Amino acid sequence: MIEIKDVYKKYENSSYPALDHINLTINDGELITVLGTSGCGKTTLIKAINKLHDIDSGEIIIDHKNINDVDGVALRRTIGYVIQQVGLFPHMTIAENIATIPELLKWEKDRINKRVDELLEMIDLPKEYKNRYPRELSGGQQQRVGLVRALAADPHIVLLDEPFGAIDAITREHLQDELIRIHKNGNKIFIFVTHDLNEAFKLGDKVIIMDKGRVEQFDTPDHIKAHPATPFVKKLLGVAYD
Ligand SMILES: Nc1ncnc2c1ncn2[C@@H]1O[C@H](COP(=O)(O)OP(=O)(O)OP(=O)(O)O)[C@@H](O)[C@H]1O
Repeated sequence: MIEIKDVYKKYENSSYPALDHINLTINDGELITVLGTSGCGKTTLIKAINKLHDIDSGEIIIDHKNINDVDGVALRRTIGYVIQQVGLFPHMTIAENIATIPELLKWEKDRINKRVDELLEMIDLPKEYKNRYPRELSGGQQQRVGLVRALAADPHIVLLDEPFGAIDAITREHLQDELIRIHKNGNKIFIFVTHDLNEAFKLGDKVIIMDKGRVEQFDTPDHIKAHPATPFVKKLLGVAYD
C-alpha cells in the first residue's frame, strides 16, 4: 500500500509547484494510471515514490514505512521502474539485462536463469533471444524486455513512465493488453504515467488526473466520465468525447 500525504515539491526557478499538496492512497493490487498534460508533475510524482527526487514536505509511506527512513538505492531495488527510453544496457545481452536486479540481489545462478526463461515466455520472446543484444530487437520487443526487466525480482510496486510512448498504435495496443494480463497475475501495484486519455482509461482501475501539480480527480474511469470533478477534467474529457 502506498500513502501519499500532503506532498509538496517546487523546483527552483519554477513559477508553480510540481507537486502541490498531493494526497493519495493506493491499495495493493491496483493498476493506477496518471494522466495529465505536459509538465503537470506526473514524472515528479513517480520519481518521488522511488526517491529519485526528494520532496520539500509531506510524507510518502510504503507498506507502513516512511520512505524518508529508507535508503534510496535499497528502495529502488524493491520497486520496478520502466521508462519510455527503455534504458536497456546496450553492451549487455537480453538475459543479462533482465537479470540486472536479481544479480544485484545476489540470487543463485540457477534461480536467475529460470526467472529469465519464465519472463521471456511471459512476453512471447523465443529463448534464443536471450543472447541477443538490444539493438538486434525491434522497438516493441525492447519495450517488452524493459517491462519484464522491471518485474524480474518480483517487486511489489512497479512504476511505468510513458513506457509505450514511442511505439506504433498496433504494437501499443498489444502491449497494453499484455500489461493488463501481467498485472492480473500478481497482487502488485502498477502506477502507469501517460498523457493519452484512452490509454489511461483503458488500463487504469483508477485514474489520477493532474494539472499544474494538483490532483484534479482520482477515481475509476466510469466515475470520472459520469462525474467529472473540475472544469479541467470536463475539458479533458470534452476534447476526447465530444
Ligand atoms: N529537474 C528539474 N528542474 C527544474 N524544474 C523541473 C525539473 N523537472 C521538472 N521540472 C518542472 O516541474 C514541472 C513538472 O515536471 P514533470 O516532469 O513532473 O511533468 P510531467 O507531467 O511528467 O511532464 P511530461 O509529460 O512533459 O513529461 C514542470 O513545470 C517542469 O518544467
